[in-house]
Amino acid sequence: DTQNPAWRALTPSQQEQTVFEERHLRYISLLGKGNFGSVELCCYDPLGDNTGELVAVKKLQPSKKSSMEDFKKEVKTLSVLHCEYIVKYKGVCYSMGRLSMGLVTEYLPYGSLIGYLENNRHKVDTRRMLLFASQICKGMEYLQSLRFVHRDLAARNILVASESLVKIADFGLTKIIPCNKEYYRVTQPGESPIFWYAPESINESRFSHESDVWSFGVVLYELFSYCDINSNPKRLYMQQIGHNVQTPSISLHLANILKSNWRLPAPPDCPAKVYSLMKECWLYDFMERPCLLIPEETRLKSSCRMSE
Ligand SMILES: N#CCCn1cc(-c2nc(Nc3ccc(C4CCNCC4)cc3)nc3c2CCN3)cn1
Repeated sequence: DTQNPAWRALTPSQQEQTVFEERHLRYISLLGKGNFGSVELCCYDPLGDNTGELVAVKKLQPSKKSSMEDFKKEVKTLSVLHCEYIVKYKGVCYSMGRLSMGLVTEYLPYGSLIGYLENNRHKVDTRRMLLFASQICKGMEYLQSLRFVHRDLAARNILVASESLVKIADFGLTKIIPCNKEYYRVTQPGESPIFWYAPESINESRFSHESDVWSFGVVLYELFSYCDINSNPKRLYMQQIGHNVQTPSISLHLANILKSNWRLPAPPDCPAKVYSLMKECWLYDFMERPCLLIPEETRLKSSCRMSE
């Protein structure tokens, strides 16, 4: 796979997928549904004696235009990531012959950050939010060291493993930055989460570590607003743009208000230092935004040199 140096770094045996037999995967409940397909809670019980393990199985919606190719890239991406702040890959499962494929990962019992913050506001103080924010940063730092751009960093894609651990999930839009460039240009924007996008991503479909930093700023905002529906980024941007604006020109209006330096407001009771960090992440010029890694630290720099 020329695109993915991290994948090429694996030996052939490491590149093999762990296959979960469909017949031993017992459906328990639906965990989430999105434009990608669905995520189910299953028990993988090959011995048939209920000693199996709980797993999350993400299934592509067969009808969905997001092709099997994209799904296979997502599986490959997740299978080379080993970080405690990124949801753990377990393997794949096939059904309908080999027609449809599922991505098997660890099950995180507390669900997405959105639901968790809504239902546990009393348990999450500033200190806990900063712990979660630092864990997301460490996950993003690891991703960046492998030259990955997540492109869909948002509270809905952060999962809660325990009351003191969150993990980055959903690598459906993740791309690897080519060795000789510092950004990824997307051709087919598809259904884009534009309210989490940096201006250069909206205007030029340019995605980079700096545009992930912008999205991290929006995640900080969601965290410190307890993912409250009244502070939802899409809702506040649409209030500013005007609710009557129709789809094709929303991104144009959004780009304009960002150009005129309008930004999401400080969440209620948000510490001043945290809001100023959000504003730094939302600097219009991507070169001025805070960075997670200094370029030398990218682990794959050397492998890039090798392949040039
Ligand atoms: N990311 C992303 C978007 C797609 N998505 C991913 C998951 C997912 N959920 C869980 N766990 C999970 C989910 C919900 C609950 C409850 C919450 C209260 N209400 C009832 C349900 C509990 C635990 N574990 C996972 C995953 C993927 C890997 N492991 C769900 N949606």
